[in-house]
Amino acid sequence: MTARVYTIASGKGGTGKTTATLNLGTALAMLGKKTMVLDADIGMANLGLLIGLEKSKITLHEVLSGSASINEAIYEGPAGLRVIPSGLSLRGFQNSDPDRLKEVMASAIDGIEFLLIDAPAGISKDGVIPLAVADKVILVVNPELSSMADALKTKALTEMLGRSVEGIILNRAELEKTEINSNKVSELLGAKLLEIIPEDANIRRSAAFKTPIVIRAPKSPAAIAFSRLAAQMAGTKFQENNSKEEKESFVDRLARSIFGGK
Ligand SMILES: Nc1ncnc2c1ncn2[C@@H]1O[C@H](COP(=O)(O)OP(=O)(O)OP(=O)(O)O)[C@@H](O)[C@H]1O
Repeated sequence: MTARVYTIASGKGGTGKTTATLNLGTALAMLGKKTMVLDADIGMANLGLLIGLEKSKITLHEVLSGSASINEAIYEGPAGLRVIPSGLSLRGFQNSDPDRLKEVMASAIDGIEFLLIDAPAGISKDGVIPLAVADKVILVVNPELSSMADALKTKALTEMLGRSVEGIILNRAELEKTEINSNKVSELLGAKLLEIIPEDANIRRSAAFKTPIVIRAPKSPAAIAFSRLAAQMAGTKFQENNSKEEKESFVDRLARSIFGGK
């Protein structure tokens, strides 16, 4: 079985790459897919923190610098998701080349169906490696001109590396100062709009509780959007009707408790 490798990139920082990587990874794991997430966001190391791995001593850094084996850097995350956290200083990664990361990945992904890589922001040598090892790149953008412009650069770099962009996740679609209409995103970036994730306070709350939103608030709009995209990636049918039915029956129950009757 060969893993499908998706690199989650952006261009501009803070667009929601880590949030998307963790939630898509968790949602795929919840669908029964053997999934691993790898944090290649050098220096930030946020992915591990989002699931409470702050004390993890062995990270991708130690693996790439040769002081630990890959198996020592794999941690169990939510829903059986496998997580390789990044270190705070990844000199080993910066001195590495795509083939070295590929080698490390190859030994880690035996039996894995999906590998999602959280890429660093910006166009730098650190950012090139995660793009170069991907089968497909997913761009996470916000509805702002600066985010679109930086994503365009990342898309160009991806294509220069001979890789291709699978599509776009438009995150925080209702930011107050929305500069870009969501209908325009696909046209502007020349790639398919995969999913629109709304601004959702549950995302920050989930981060505080160190539990991905797809587990902590599965019926929230952002969690539904992540789960729908994961189902699409996994080639399974998204059970949207179920969540609607549950929502409706809750409303019915509430109405009954207030007004009585049926
Ligand atoms: N849809 C959303 N609604 C509300 N808050 C969000 C949403 N998406 C992300 N956030 C918040 O925005 C912040 C940045 O998100 P995240 O860390 O996922 O971005 P990033 O692209 O990985 O950042 P960096 O470039 O620093 O690695 C976090 O505090 C996160 O909780």
